[in-house]
Amino acid sequence: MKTALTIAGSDSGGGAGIQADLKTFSAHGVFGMSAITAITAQNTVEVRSVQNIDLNIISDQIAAVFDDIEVHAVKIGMLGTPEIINTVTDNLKIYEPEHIVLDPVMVSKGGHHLLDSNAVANLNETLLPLASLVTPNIPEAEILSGRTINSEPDMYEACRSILQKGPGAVLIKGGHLDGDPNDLYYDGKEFHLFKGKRIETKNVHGTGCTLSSAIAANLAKGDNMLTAIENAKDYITAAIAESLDIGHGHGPAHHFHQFYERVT
Ligand SMILES: Nc1ncnc2c1ncn2[C@@H]1O[C@H](COP(=O)(O)OP(=O)(O)O)[C@@H](O)[C@H]1O
Ligand SMILES: Cc1ncc(COP(=O)(O)O)c(N)n1
Repeated sequence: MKTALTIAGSDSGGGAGIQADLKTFSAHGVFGMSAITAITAQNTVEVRSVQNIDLNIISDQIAAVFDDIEVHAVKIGMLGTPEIINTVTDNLKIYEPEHIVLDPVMVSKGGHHLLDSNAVANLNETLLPLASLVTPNIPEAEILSGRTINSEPDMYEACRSILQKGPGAVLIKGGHLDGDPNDLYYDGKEFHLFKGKRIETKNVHGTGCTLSSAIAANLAKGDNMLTAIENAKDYITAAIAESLDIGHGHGPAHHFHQFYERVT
């Protein structure tokens, strides 16, 4: 069986973070593992409080997994501080996993800052160069690239600028722009626009976590990068189309266990 490790924060409400990642791995027939970087007291409405995890425990979780189990892909989500970013970077340099999908989580849907503002430099300088793929949404891409993105053409220049920081490829997600949510991919050679159709719903909690985990799961299963993204885009579109009216705020995506054939 193929395996994937998520290095991310816990969302008590179950819609985003580690919980979304493990549900996504499971729905893809991939064995999910976790290294928890922070515990958030969160629901569909708000983030109430955050406890970052001790650096030694973060390091130990990653080492415990890699020292024992073959890891076919890694997904990275919430890393709250520069010190956590550096700890995760140091470990990834030791274990050198083949596929690293980095979702540079910065702000929750409700507007709570999940990344210290002084941590962006660390993200850019240490972790981005290790990523096979980085998947910012529009506000995150603006911060990483230092450019304003108001339209699809702006996404092309932001892709170029983020790629210069050293990741293998970048996928800027278009969900935060008006119109259909098209995601733009660039790997230094080619651009590829993954087209979407906007689904009218407020239930989009955890969609970025889900997309990046689905890409990691598909890479673990042997898809090449473009196929992994294409299949993940189909997965997130279905998960949003059938998203759940759970809670009073932004409800979660729906993870279909029947989506893929059983994998043994
Ligand atoms: N209303 C929507 N209908 C269909 N797809 C969407 C919708 N909102 C977001 N998406 C897609 O979901 C994924 C996550 O997008 P986005 O909301 O931009 O990121 P994040 O969750 O990180 O803020 C992307 O593939 C995006 O195109
Ligand atoms: C622990 C944690 N990690 C990530 C997100 C971002 O969620 P989204 O995918 O909705 O941008 C979140 N709200 N909480």
